[in-house]
Amino acid sequence: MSRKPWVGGNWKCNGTKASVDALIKTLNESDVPDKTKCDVIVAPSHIFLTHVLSTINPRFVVSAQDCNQFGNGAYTGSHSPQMLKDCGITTVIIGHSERRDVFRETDEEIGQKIALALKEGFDVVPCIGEHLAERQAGKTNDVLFPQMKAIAANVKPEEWSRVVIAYEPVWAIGTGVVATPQQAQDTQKDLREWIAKNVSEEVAKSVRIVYGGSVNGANSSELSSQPDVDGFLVGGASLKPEFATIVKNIAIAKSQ
Ligand SMILES: O=C(CO)COP(=O)(O)O
Repeated sequence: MSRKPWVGGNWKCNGTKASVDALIKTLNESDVPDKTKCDVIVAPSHIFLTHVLSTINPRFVVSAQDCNQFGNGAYTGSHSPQMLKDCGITTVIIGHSERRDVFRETDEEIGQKIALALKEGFDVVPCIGEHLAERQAGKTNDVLFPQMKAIAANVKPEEWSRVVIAYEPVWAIGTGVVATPQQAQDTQKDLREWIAKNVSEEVAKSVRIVYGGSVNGANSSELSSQPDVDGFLVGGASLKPEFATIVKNIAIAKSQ
């Protein structure tokens, strides 16, 4: 089964009104392949979401970086899936390692967010990843599989088509130390096998698993050639014109 490539630009907590406008202009003028060849999402900070949505070419999907697990109500400072939906947002990244490590989000909370966002009709991008010491100790799958279990427990069979799994080793995020193509491939193959055993063969074949962590225009080409790498979740390079190169590289690799 061929899986349509998927590339996300996670802008994290970056940008000014002026820099966001400049980035939108760059993306609108870029020659990224069309929607039939690659899904491309951009995830600005919540405060810029509606502005980006109203000014970016609809070829790009606009995503939130997080949502709450409660819905509307007395939850100061948070954003419910319902209000994101009302603002026209259709996709949400959940459980990024920065949410896990800096904001101390647990697997349980991440699972609750996934369940609510899916219930509200969102496409969701749950993130998983191991720390350096865990990889060095040979414990990568011991970390990733429980993270996957907490995600899978909150996805109904018919909802899997709205899930993209982002594998982002924490040691590769923002460090310039990208996983080797073999490391990304081996880990994502293991994840797909876990899904085959614990969800279904069908979901394992169809679900997109993307890699994140120091992806750039130069290294995205070889990573794209790995069979279990269906795309990327990009941080730093998504704020630069080379984001379009990354999209082009995966679209070309997967069209062959
Ligand atoms: O965390 C990431 C995307 O969500 C990756 O960030 P970098 O591409 O800056 O390493």
